[in-house]
Parts: sequence; C-alpha cells; structure tokens
Amino acid sequence: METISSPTSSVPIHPGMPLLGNTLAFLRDPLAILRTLQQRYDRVVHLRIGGRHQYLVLRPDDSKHIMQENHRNYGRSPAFNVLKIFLGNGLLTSDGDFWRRQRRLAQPAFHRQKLAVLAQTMVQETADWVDEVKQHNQQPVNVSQAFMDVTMRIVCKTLFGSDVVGKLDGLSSALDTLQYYANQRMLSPIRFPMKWPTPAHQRFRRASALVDSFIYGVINQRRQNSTSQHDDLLDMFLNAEDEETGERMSDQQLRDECVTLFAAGHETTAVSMAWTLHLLANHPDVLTRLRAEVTSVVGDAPTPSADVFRALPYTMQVVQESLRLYPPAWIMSRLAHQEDHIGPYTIPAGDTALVCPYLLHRDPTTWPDPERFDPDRFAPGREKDRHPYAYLPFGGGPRLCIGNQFALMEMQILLAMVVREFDCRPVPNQRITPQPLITLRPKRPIMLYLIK
Ligand code: HEM
Repeated sequence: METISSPTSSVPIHPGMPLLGNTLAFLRDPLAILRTLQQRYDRVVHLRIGGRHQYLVLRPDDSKHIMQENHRNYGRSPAFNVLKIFLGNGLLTSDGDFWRRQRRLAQPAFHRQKLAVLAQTMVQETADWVDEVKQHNQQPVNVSQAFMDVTMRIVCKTLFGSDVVGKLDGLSSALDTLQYYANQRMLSPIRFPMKWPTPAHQRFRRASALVDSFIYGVINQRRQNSTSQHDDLLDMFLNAEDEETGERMSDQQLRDECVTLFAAGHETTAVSMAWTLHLLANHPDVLTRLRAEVTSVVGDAPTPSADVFRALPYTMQVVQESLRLYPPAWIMSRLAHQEDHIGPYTIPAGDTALVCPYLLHRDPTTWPDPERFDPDRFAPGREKDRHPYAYLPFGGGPRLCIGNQFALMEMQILLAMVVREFDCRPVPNQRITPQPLITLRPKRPIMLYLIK
C-alpha cells in the first residue's frame, strides 16, 4: 500500500495508457479496477478518465470533508449536464442558490408526517401488484422487471394521485423512454446534437411532449380548482411557499421537479428490491427470520394499515444490508470550484472528486468479511462502531437524497408484503453479477421462483 506523508505530496497517479489514461480499464470493468485501487492506495488516487482528472477518495473522513465539511467548494460534475435534457433544472441537476431555494421548497413534502399519507398509497399499489405476481406461481419471475413496474406505479401515484388513473401506462412508458434515452446519452462517447432528426431523438421528443402535456395539464387543472385537495407530492409542491421570500414554484419548475422525482426515485428503489430478493433467496435462514417478524407484525389483512410497517426492525436491517452490498448510487462525483486539500494532497480547481459508496461499504477495516450478507451488522447500537460516512447509500451532507425516508418506507412495505405471500428460491445456474451503469444494476435480469 502506498502511503505518502510529506506535508505537500502529489497524489499518486494510477498508471494508465498514453492519452486514454484509465478510461478503457474503467469502461471494461469499473468494479474490478475500484477494488484494485482500494487495495493499492491509502487515501486518494489520481485517475484520468474520459479526458478528465478525477481524484478518488478512499476514506470515510475524507468523503465527509467533500460532501459535508467543504461542500460549498463542490458542484455538480459535467456528467449531470446530459441529464438536463430530460430533467431540466430540478433538484438533481441544479446547483448553487437556485438548488438551495428548490431544496427549501421541496423538503417539507418529505417530512415524516407527509410521508405517512403517501404510505397508504404504497400499500394499496403493492397489494394490487402482489395479486398480479401470484399468477406466475410455478414460473420463474423476472424480479428486476417486476419491481420496475411496481415502483413506477408507486412513484406516479404518489406524485399525481388519482389524476394518473387511466393514463398510467402511457405516462410510464413515455417516462421510461426519456430515462432510457438520457441514460444512453450519458454513457455514450458520441453525442449527436439534439436537433438532428435521428429516430432516437424523435422518440425522445414524442415522449417528452406527452409527459409535458400531462404534467402541465394537471398543474393547470389544479391551479384553476385550488380548493380541491389531493394527498400527493404534486399538491405539496404546488402549495409550497419559500419562508424567506414567499415565492412558489413556477409551472416549469414543478414539471422539472416531478420528472426528477420520477427519475431519481423509481429505478434506484426497483434495483435495490431486486438485489434484496436475490440475497434472500440465497440466504434462507435470513428469509425465515424476516418472515417470522413480518407475519407476527403485519398479519394477513389483504391491505394492511400503513402504520404497522413502522414496527419492523429486522426488515429494516435486511434493507440496510442489501443497500450496503449493492448501493444503487455506487459512485458520486463533484466538481472542485477551488483548489482543495485532503491531508497532504491537493485537488486542483476544475477537477473532479469521486466518493465511492461501493468501496466504502466494502472496506474490510469497517466491515469485517465485507462480501458476507449479514443484516445483524445493522442491529441496534452497532452503528456507533463505525464512521458515519462509512455507509452512504443515500449520499451525505446537504445533498443527501431527499427521498431517503420515502425509499426506506417503500422498500419495507414492498419487502414485507412479498415475503408474507411468497417463498423465494433461486433459479439454478444463474450467475448474477453487478453492472455499474448509472445505477448498480444486475448484469442480467434476476429470475426467481416466488412460491405461494
Ligand atoms: C433505494 C433508493 C434510493 C437511493 C439508493 C438513492 C440514492 C441517492 C443518492 C446517493 C443521492 C445523492 C447523489 C449525490 O449526492 O450526488 C440522491 C439524491 C436524490 N434522490 Fe435519491 N435515492 C433513492 C430513492 C429516491 C427516491 C424514492 C426519491 C424521490 C421520491 C429520490 C429523490 C432524490 C432526489 C430529488 C435527489 C437529489 C437531491 C438534491 O441534490 O437535493 N431518491 N439519491
């Protein structure tokens, strides 16, 4: 392991190819190269990827420095600009004072009490979906796709309430097209200008027009009929007023935030759920303990009250351990506005700092036997043995995921309602490996037997 302790050391550079640097190695197998970096370097390592200088920090305290202590020095990296064609200037893509104002406006909608209202919608949507999954009895279920479907319904229903009824299929398929296209564009080395009429650009424009016409239509109706009350996120955003200025969100801003919540909240949760079931199917002892908790607390009412899902501590431990092994946001990048210092090392202005939950969550000094699935790592009191930034599935600092409580609640409900109905068994001879795209997906869809 290389450790450099002089007061102003230069950051060790990981060897790469002339001109391309480490780009090809990262394109070929990013997780393998990350693990090598963790073994070989102690604190910070300098990489050259896609023509940019990137500084990967490896320790929890340095991750905290970037995300929290010196967060004002760091902005959105250029990678986020591509997402703006889809998300506009929403919470995920915006920066600076504009982001701060939006975050102030949006935050109250994610308050615990407000989420309690949305929880019942989650339970209802999950109950309907479980009934559909029951039809697959005896057949392997593509759980990757199944969770995409249900999280899509949940996010659309919690955003737009009953206004989406009858339009869900069209809306979700258009949103899917937008997200797919933005993902492709983000990952592609060649990007044609958007105004070129390629078939992909035309599909994107059609989907975009459908989504905008739906969202602006609903906003318009609600503005005209301001006395009607809807228990959904759009209503909370429509009524949100900046405490400092009294301002509200414009229609364009409402549209951007709705699409952002959809994009940020749908695939992340679906992918995490698929990983969780995969882990459970391969750890029957954990599944048995989990089911015992769920059946005693939730009972067998077809649509339980959302309140009961709060009292499921072991279910939460399973969710947390699954997010440790497979954090959907496996790496986070930040652009340094000014030069910054990490111990003896310098991160130059204009370069990128990388914080990597995938590595932090597998650091053997914090997590003994890190590849082992062990929900008891999250048993009450255990967190005091580790640095708070050793576990970052939802990021940290002021840009902490605004939907973290929403996601944890949704995963608890989904998981409890699935294990209460089904036994999960792996399909033999499947090799499931992670593929780090924008989220950490399984390379091939996860197929499981869900047995009634
Ligand atoms: C398992 C599920 C989820 C995971 C692992 C996750 C993870 C994250 C992470 C790591 C960030 C910070 C990114 C960064 O700092 O660069 C983030 C931001 C964000 N997430 Fe989530 N998320 C999840 C679910 C959700 C849900 C359900 C919603 C909304 C309903 C949501 C909305 C957002 C938004 C709007 C941001 C940007 C916040 C800001 O910058 O102010 N996420 N998420």
